[in-house]
Amino acid sequence: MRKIILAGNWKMYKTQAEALEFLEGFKPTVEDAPENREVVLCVPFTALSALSKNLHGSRIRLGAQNIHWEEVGAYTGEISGPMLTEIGVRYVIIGHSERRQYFGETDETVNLRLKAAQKYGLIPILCVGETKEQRAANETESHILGQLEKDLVGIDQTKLVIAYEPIWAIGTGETCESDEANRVIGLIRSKLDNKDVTIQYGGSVKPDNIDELMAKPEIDGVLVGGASLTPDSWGKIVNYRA
Ligand SMILES: O=C[C@H](O)COP(=O)(O)O
Repeated sequence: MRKIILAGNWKMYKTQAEALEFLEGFKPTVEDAPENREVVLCVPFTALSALSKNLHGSRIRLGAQNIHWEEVGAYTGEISGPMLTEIGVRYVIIGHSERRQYFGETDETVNLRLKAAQKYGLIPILCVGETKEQRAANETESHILGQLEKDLVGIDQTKLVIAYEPIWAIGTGETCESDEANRVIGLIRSKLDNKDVTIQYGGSVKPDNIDELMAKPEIDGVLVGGASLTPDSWGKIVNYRA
């Protein structure tokens, strides 16, 4: 049975105080959402601890935006699995296109980070997706399947979430057509050993396109950037019409 997971990715937005203010506004809204929807907030490292302490009794799950593969060591600027699990983090985004584009993340390091997440009991949300140029050159399928082939070596597919995020749709307001997102996600699923992996769509998801996206049979959830930053829009997204 595939799980519905709606995850917000705050990227490098919100101080700790702003995160707590958001929580106050969002908490009542999330409790109205149907119980079969997992609601996750992937927030900056600095906000994780404060949110965790204020989530008692809430169904909101916490996620981080990266993890290093070593448990400890001289890796300035990195964070380890035990540091995240100790404060109640359950999910971690790995291989986001912004990490791949700006911070030199490769399929090899993505694979190491995925293994570390699973080793420490975190559920990784693996991001894959094509650029505008790759889509124009009809390389969408080969690019995504190439990423998956390398990223998933040795990964337990029963403890995994995948997010299909066409890079050209991220933060641009240009959403991938729901039929096309459904098609690509179906293709991804067809290549997996475990057909029950939750596969999300990400890229300019908003309150006004969430119903259409979630009505598609292959789409099991969304990974949302900008529209997860206010309790109002994120509340509308997690309460989408089934
Ligand atoms: O991780 C989230 C994605 O990058 C989507 O961002 P966006 O919803 O702002 O387009």
